[in-house]
Amino acid sequence: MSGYIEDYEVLNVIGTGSFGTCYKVRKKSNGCLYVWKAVGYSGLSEEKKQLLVSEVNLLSELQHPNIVQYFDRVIHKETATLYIVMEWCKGGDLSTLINKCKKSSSFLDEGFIWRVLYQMCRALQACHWQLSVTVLHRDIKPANVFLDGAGNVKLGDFGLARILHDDTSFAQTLVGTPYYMSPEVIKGGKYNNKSDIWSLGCLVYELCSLSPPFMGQNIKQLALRIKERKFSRIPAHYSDDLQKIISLLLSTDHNFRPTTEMILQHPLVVTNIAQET
Ligand SMILES: CN(C)CCCNS(=O)(=O)c1cccc(Nc2nc(OCC3CCCCC3)c3[nH]cnc3n2)c1
Repeated sequence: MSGYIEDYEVLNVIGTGSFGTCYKVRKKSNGCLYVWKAVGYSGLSEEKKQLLVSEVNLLSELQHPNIVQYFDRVIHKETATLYIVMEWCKGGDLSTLINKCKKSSSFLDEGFIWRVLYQMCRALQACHWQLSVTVLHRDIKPANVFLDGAGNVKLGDFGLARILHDDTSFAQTLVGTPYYMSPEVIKGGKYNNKSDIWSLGCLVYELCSLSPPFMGQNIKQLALRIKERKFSRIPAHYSDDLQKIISLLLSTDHNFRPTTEMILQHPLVVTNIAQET
C-alpha cells in the first residue's frame, strides 16, 4: 500500500535515527498520530533501491504486538525521499527512560525489566522464525525499543540501516559505539540470530545497571572487555534469577546462548513472568 504526502500533516521533527530524519505526523483521514521516517534514496544504486523496497515490504509482513507497526510508505519522487509511516509509541524509548533514572538516581522496577525481556523475546521470535525469511534486527539498543500507551514493549528500527550504510562489518558499527557488539562479530564472524540474543542480554543488563555491561575508552579496549566477558553483578537489590538469565544471554560461545524459544520456556523466566502477569 502506498500513501500520498498530502495524506499526512507534519507536526514536528523528533530527531535523526539510524537511517534518516524522524517526524511526528498526523493522518488527516483518521486524526491518528504516526512517526514518519524519511529516507533519501537519490544516492542509492538501483540494486540498493531494490533492496530497500524489499526490506520495506518485509517490514509490512512484520505484524506483532511487540514490534513497532509499519503502516504505509510514501514515495516522494520530487525529493527522492521514501517516507516510512510507523506506529507512534506514546511512551517513548528505553534510552530516554534510562537517562531519566540516572538523573533522578532511581532504578527501574524488576517486574518491568522481566516484562521487557519477555516481550523482546516475543518480538525476536517473530523476526527469527515466523517470517518467510529470517530477519535479524542487528541494532538492538535502548533507543530502538519503545513503549506504547498501554505499557507494551515494542522493538523498532529494523535492519534498514544495513541497506543504507555501505558496510555492515565491525567497521560500519563505528557510527555509534558498538557496546552491544557480540564476541563472534568482533572476531569477524557472521552476525546470526544468537548475536541478537547477546544484544538483548546487554539491553537487560543496562536496564538494571543503567550502563552497558562492557565499556571502554576506545573500540580496541571495548572489544577486549567483550572478549574477556567480565562484568559486574547487576545492583544488589535485583534478584539472582535476573542475574542468572542475563549471564546466560551473555554466553561467550553463541552455541551456548539460548534461542528465543528456550528463553521463553526457561524456568527462571516462567516463574518470574508468572509473578508479573
Ligand atoms: C533518545 N532520544 C534520541 C529519543 C528521545 C525520544 N523523544 S521523542 O522522539 O520526542 C518521543 C517522545 C515520546 C514518544 C515517541 N515515540 C516514538 N518515537 C520514535 O522514534 C524516536 C526517534 C528515533 C530516532 C531518533 C530520534 C527519536 C518512534 N519510532 C517508531 N515509533 C516511534 N514512536 C518519541
